[in-house]
Amino acid sequence: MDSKIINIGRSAREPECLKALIIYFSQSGNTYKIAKCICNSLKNANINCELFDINKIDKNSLSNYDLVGIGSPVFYYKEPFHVRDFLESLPRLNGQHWFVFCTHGNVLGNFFPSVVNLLKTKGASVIGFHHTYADITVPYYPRPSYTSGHPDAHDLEQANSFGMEIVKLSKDIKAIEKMSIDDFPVSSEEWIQESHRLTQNVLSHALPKLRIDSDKCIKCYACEKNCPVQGIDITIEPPRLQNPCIYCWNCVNICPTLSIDADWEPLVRMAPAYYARYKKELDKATAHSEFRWLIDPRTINFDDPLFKQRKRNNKEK
Ligand SMILES: Cc1cc2nc3c(=O)[nH]c(=O)nc-3n(C[C@H](O)[C@H](O)[C@H](O)COP(=O)(O)O)c2cc1C
Repeated sequence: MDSKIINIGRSAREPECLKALIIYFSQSGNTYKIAKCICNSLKNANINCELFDINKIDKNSLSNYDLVGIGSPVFYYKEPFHVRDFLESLPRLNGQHWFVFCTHGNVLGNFFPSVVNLLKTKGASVIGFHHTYADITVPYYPRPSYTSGHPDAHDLEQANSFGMEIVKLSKDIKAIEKMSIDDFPVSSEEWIQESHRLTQNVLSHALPKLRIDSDKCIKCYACEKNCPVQGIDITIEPPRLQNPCIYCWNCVNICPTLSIDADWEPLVRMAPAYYARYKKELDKATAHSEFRWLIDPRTINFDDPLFKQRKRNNKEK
């Protein structure tokens, strides 16, 4: 975990008058936990804070807020593709104060430079950032993963402290015309390169294609309703899948009958090599007191990726 707050001048507006908004994207719930925690610490300081899912926010209402936070998981070493689209589609932000937070597994990558630059391009003043290690739910990776157990009570406490720092700051920010941060944490160059390499187009060719087993599908529409980019339609024949797709695998993870699947084996075989690189990143973060191991990394079982565990659990039901 690491966070940064800009220290600035004098108060021009009392905190009780401030209106704050936190926009989040969260698939497996980690980012939502952190978003709620930050929102609560703002509320505890009498700031009127609202929490909105990124897909439900009316962008035209943004000007009603003094302070806006945006939180997201890290996907493919950067912000998810639809979060980027959202940021690119924002209206001019005219110096509005924003803060940025994320949850992630092993590698933060290019998340902060990318999101902060997008916000700056829109004219926002980015006043703080925060990141939290969190569990990973990817079908072809093992679970427990290296970061299983996070976010724990300590991580939530740190998110709460970040919220309180933002509150302190919000007493002052109205007096400041222009400010911005540029010393957010950045991963080593190899991961920045990887984040640039893994475009939506590259992933569409490199990752396995999803297929749906219509005999197993019970038409609960969970996949459709929870697809962050409305890329699924199972009412038509053949069903529309991955059009568009951000490769988040949410549909695979939430299907109650495991009707959506793919050939994960090539990625399962690559996992140990990737995990060896991830371990180096986590060891570095541990040395800087940014990460705490909650599991013994030697217990990771690459022969038991999440998709196999789900199949087993489903049979046992
Ligand atoms: C498709 C996918 C890609 C991911 N890519 C990364 C990554 O590049 N770096 C990382 O540290 N974690 C990565 N993760 C882990 C997530 O960032 C982490 O689990 C996050 O806490 C999920 O947030 P949520 O529970 O709010 O959805 C990835 C997870 C998924 C599902």
